[in-house]
Amino acid sequence: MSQRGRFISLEGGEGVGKSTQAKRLVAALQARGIETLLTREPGGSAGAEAIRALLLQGGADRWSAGAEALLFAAARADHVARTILPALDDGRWVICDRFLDSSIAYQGGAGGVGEAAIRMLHDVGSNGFLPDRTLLLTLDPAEGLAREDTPDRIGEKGLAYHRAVADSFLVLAVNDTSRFRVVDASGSQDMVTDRLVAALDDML
Ligand SMILES: Nc1ncnc2c1ncn2[C@@H]1O[C@H](COP(=O)(O)OP(=O)(O)O)[C@@H](O)[C@H]1O
Ligand SMILES: Cc1cn([C@H]2C[C@H](O)[C@@H](COP(=O)(O)OP(=O)(O)O)O2)c(=O)[nH]c1=O
Repeated sequence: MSQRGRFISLEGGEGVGKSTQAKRLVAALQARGIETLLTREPGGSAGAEAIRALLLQGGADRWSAGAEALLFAAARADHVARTILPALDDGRWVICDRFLDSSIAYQGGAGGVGEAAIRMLHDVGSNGFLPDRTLLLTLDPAEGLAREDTPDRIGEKGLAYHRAVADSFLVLAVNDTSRFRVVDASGSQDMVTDRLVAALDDML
């Protein structure tokens, strides 16, 4: 039987370069002979992609923060059970563009639902399943938002909301240095990829 793969999440605010770097990380791992699956949240399985459309379309106030938190947790439960765990069991690594910490930072912190409630929903939906490593990309929120040409429903929530999100992410990282690595997202794409690979060095 193959060895279980590693589960790595990429986190950070809007436009910090998560999607760009997730693809680059997969290429860097494949170049080292590591079979890697790229996935993202909300989404990554058929059920979760259906929930994604509910979450990201419509007006900024379509859902309350609590309803949003429930929908994200439901999407994540499906994604973990149907996509992430099977890949890890097959020995593949999984790079996930956003995961639980996005719910803690957006709905829990900036949205006011609270971290404990988000973790409780994650316990119910996904048995509290956590990444082996979380790479937090940091960039001034104004710079990140300016990089995005078409913000989605949540991206449109305003700078104060996104500053609160960035603060929540940093608190999470400072409180769990065994799982998190904080990575500067400024500079060229190559520079950021090098920093991310260095932050996985001990696992390679
Ligand atoms: N290091 C970088 N410097 C400048 N622009 C970047 C950098 N990395 C990504 N971008 C651009 O910024 C925008 C947002 O990047 P993206 O990877 O979609 O971020 P996220 O997934 O975090 O929202 C894209 O247009 C992308 O090409
Ligand atoms: C996974 C997740 C995403 N989100 C938000 C963050 C983004 O605004 C949006 C995801 O859209 P996405 O297309 O991933 O945006 P970005 O490219 O900016 O990362 O959903 C939450 O609010 N909570 C969550 O748990």
